[in-house]
Amino acid sequence: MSLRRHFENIKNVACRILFKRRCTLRKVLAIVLIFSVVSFVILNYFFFHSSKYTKIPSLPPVPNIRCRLDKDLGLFDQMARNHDTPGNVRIGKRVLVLLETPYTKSAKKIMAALSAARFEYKVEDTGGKLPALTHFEKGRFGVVIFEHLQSYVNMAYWNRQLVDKYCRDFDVGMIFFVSSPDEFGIEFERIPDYPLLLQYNLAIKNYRLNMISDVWRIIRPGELIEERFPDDDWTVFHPNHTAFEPLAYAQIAEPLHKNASPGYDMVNRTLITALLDTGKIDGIKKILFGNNLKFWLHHPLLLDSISYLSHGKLSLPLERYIQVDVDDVFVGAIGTRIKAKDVEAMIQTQERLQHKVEGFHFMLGFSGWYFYHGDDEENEGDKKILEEKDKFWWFGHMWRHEQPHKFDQDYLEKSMSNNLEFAKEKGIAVIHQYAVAPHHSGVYPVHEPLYNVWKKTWDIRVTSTEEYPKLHPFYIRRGFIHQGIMVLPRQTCGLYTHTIYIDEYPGGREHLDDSIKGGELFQSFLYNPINIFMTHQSNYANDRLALYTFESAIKFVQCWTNLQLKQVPPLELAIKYFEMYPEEKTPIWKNPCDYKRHQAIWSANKTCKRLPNFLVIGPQKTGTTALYTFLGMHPAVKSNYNSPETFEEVQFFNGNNYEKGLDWYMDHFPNLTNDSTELLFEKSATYFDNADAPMRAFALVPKTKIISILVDPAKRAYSWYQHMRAHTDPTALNYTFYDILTAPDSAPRRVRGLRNRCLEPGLYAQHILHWLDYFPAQQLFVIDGELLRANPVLVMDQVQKFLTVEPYFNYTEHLRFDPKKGFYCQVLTDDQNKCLGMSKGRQYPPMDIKSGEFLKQFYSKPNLALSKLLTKLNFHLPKWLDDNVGA
Ligand SMILES: Nc1ncnc2c1ncn2[C@@H]1O[C@H](COP(=O)(O)OS(=O)(=O)O)[C@@H](OP(=O)(O)O)[C@H]1O
Repeated sequence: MSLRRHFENIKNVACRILFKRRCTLRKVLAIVLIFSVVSFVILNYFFFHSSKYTKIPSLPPVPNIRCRLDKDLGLFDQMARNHDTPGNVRIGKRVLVLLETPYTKSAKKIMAALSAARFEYKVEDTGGKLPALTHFEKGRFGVVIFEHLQSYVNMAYWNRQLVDKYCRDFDVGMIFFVSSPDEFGIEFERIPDYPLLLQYNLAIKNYRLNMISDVWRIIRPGELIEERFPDDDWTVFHPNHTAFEPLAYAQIAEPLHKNASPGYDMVNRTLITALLDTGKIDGIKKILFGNNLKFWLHHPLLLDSISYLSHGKLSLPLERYIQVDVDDVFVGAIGTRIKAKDVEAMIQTQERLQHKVEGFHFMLGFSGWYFYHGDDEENEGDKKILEEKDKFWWFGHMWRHEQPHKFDQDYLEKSMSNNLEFAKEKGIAVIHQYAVAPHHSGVYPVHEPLYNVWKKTWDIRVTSTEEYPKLHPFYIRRGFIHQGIMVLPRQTCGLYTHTIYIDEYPGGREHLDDSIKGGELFQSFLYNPINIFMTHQSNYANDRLALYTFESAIKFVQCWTNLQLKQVPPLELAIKYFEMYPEEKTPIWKNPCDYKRHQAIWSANKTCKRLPNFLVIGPQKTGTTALYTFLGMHPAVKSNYNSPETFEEVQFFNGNNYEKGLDWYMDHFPNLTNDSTELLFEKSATYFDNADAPMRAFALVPKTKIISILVDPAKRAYSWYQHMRAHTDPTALNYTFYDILTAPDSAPRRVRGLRNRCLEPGLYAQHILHWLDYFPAQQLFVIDGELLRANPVLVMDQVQKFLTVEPYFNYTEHLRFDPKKGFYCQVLTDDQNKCLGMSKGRQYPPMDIKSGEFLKQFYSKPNLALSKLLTKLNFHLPKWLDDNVGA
């Protein structure tokens, strides 16, 4: 067969397959062309989309942090100062912040910095009324911060006198940020009656700190910032008194605009950019900053200034505990996994870091199922990491990297047991008490099976997440304890699974470097005494960005600060955390459906409808059970299920039940379909006067309506006393009502306890205001309890209107006065009623006259406050209140 015939044959076969008939040479050429284009596209796709083939591996970046102090080690080293002043300093651990408005960027930065340091602070407007500065001869504030020096200078005379006197009397210092005016025309300004000249709107370079100052505690001076600063808005200080000590200097740089002040003659002159007034001028120590907190070094400077000026009362510890989690070991697509040489690099870096961070170990979280799932080189990496396993600390992840919230307890148990078996087989010594969940799933919002299985399988005591209470910036993430498992806040260091090449870092390499050199990562070290950072195994492959990031960050922190970096095992770390922040132990439960990120990692099959649309909050003995019963009669209203301990009340927001968690609470409600228009509610009369209940209720159900019932507080107090007698409470049985009411603070604890339960809920205005601190007034409805008793039909109509519940339910047909009980009851048949039990509407003797008079006196002011509040809220004044206030 000739070559031509052969070609003809191939052509014919191809044509028959493609076109089901014979074809021409032109068609053949078209086929070849299409084939070539398709092959080119496919090859191209594989070439560019597989990192394995695309990248000619670049050299990993080197963590070169230039630090002059390294060279001259010891030469400039100062011991970190302890600012505690011996003797009796009578000041509180609170900061007073005086602002022009809380909405400016610089004001927000001050508040964020104080929150990050977890200092309690009070913000006031410089033009307004000052808060009480003292309390029982003790100063309430340890330091006063002014957002602008100018607003202090322009403060109303009396206010300024008051703050000055306070600072002098209690030896409290002031901090000022001195901003340059927006207009370029003003170059100099003299502070009236103060030997200081300010020079504005300068560009600076070569910034350095005074080597010797008593202010330095966290700051380690001696380093130089050679760069020119980006904004030409610096203020420099020209002091004219020996009371001043410079804290920082900089050289004047060439201005960006030719006609801007100060002109070229000033360039290269070294001037003062931060200043301490030692108090010799007017008896008040002051620290002035020539710019605001947008400059990173002003953050440690601020912390040191606060510590110095508050005599160490507001001082962060110098120890910083760090933990670097390497999640997803063995997990990951080919091309993103670590190889043997990456493992070696990890070990070398770890060894270097162990000289800088006491006890440092990378914490490796593994999913055993993925072991040996890479290419040959990556599988060698898996082997290598096992060979070197004892050099690292290990913790458990999920066997197949599953998101726990998608699975039930049995599945989770199997998965975790598999991972545990894998660890045993490979000889990995897992740190049993610590684990993390992939994608934070199931940690918060809580998936109860995850907590159960963690405890059961691995005896987990500690975990970490960045999702609580929301994905907040690093400085306001918090921890909590649930089911005995301590959940610590987790920080990200700016590296994610896909950030594996420095040249492809989002926002460019500078972005990562900025974070390391004073930006977010540095600030995280600075403000958080405990930092758990999250990284992934892919961050240690390819460019090994995580090694670069942490070594650079740690070098930078040690170049600029006296912070002592350490690592301890997770259990020890968690115990330390909650010793430091005991107030964080109890979690805040939020509705996962209010936040997309949380809904995505919440237990599967949960409905968002299983939470109350309204709450009856009490107080006790005002007719709450009657209201609960009447509401339950409505066809479109559903109450909570009874609790075995607290009967019709759930008592979630006020006590220990809160710690049982959201699932526990939701299980008390019927499971409504998503399109149901029925309203769910619960009544717990204990909520009304509880300090935590409003905040907790608002966190979980911010749109819920709130119903409260008020009766004469004197009657309420007596009803509670009788309630306790009926429950054979020995204190109520052994003491008269009058003895209880008038018991002094020195009385036995149980007597004081009963006194308080009788009297305190009746301070109605104070408690309602506490609810209004959280809930808007339109969500609140106040029922007159006497009217509920006398005319429940009228009250139930008002309630239906407030709740906008449909259909309208005609209570006239369903409630009837029962002469035997002396109250309205539910109509069962023509001659049968269903009344509340013996414990509601009890028979007891009338209140004695002495007690009545005592209570009249005791409640006279609170009742007046209530009548003002109800008037302001547009509620009808109950007759008993009118009578009380008028009398
Ligand atoms: N319809 C009806 N039936 C029975 N009782 C009624 C009714 N309406 C209002 N009241 C008044 O409710 C008082 C009990 O209040 P609470 O249910 O809030 O008490 S508790 O806190 O739940 O124990 C109860 O207080 P005492 O009379 O001291 O027992 C009653 O005065």
